[in-house]
Amino acid sequence: MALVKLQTQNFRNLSPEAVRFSPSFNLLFGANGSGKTSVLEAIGYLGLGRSFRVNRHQAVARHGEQKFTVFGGLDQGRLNADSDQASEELAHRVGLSRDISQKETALRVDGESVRSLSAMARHLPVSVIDPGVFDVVAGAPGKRRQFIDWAVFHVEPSFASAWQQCQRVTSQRNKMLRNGRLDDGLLKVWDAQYAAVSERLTSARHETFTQFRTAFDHLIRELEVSWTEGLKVDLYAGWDVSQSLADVLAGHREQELKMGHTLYGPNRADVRIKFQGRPVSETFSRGQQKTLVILMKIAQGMVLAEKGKQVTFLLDDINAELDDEHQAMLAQRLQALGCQVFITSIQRPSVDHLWGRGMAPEYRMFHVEHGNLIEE
Ligand SMILES: Nc1ncnc2c1ncn2[C@@H]1O[C@H](COP(=O)(O)OP(=O)(O)OP(=O)(O)O)[C@@H](O)[C@H]1O
Repeated sequence: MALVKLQTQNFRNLSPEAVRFSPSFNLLFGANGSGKTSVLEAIGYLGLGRSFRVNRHQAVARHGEQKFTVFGGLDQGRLNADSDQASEELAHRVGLSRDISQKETALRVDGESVRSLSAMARHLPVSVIDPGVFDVVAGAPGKRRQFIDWAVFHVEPSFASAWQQCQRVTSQRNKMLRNGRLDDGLLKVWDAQYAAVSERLTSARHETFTQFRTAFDHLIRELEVSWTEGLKVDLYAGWDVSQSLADVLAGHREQELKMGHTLYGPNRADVRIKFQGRPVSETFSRGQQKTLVILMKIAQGMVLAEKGKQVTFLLDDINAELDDEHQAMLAQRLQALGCQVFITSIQRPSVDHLWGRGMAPEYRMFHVEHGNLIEE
């Protein structure tokens, strides 16, 4: 799917006018504070159900307003369409609105209310590349779990419910461990449930991760980026998988009771990214770290593409940290992937410079001014 139409109401400084986008590349440029990131943020809402830059919904509602709305029109996208041109016919309509005084976000797909975010989010896999990407290499393990789980969610339909079940069982188990005095029989019952759902979740993660790593290795071999030689990316399941999780839990009962929470399992998983045995955050430059994460995200895009799913990349401020050569390399890889891409920059970007003279893919260019998108 590709997002070919966007309309917002009371979303930051954005104008309520509907905008048509290309299912291929969309280049947005404009001065600081013009609203470029807000456009990406609104699109991100449709794929993630939240802002990728702030934790509170209040921040995005226009100052003085109680409620904001984001509406998106999706078409089949480039992977499944014969033509690059957006047709007037939309394949799906997705919408989200939030009254900031309420706890619930209202979600709609094709005119019907839906309760679960995954029912909406699975239509639009969005991958954000903004200053937060450094978290994937330098942040806490949770950031890397989010990274891999995003792909698993889009590849394996049963993952979302297994993940939710695992969170519920873990929290029950943590309550019991915190309690100290416990009924050993009852803990064994919870452990059996926890081990079963954890193994299920971990095997889905492992399967997607294996596909991801194959795509990633292929990508870096093809690009011949010298500084990636010696790079190793591995998935740590959250326990030593040479043993079953049930055995690991039984063997560490005392330790878990002492700590008062679960120490082994999928909530401890991590994607370990090492360069010659050391964390890349200690070795790679900022530009190399950012390029690395973008390549990892492109590799995820390749995995989804194999399942017939097209990713919408939101690349905020392409100039930050990336030199001309890396910008061009990434723009060309994104083109080869056949995905939809939104790129923002302060200056009007040069398409010749990104793709080479006469080599630019189909694109639309917008000048963003005071929350309005003016197509050039
Ligand atoms: N809740 C809000 N209501 C109204 N306006 C807002 C709200 N939140 C932010 N703004 C304003 O909306 C504008 C949008 O900012 P945005 O971050 O999208 O700009 P940008 O074009 O990405 O800028 P930069 O190049 O500096 O990153 C800013 O001028 C900001 O002050």
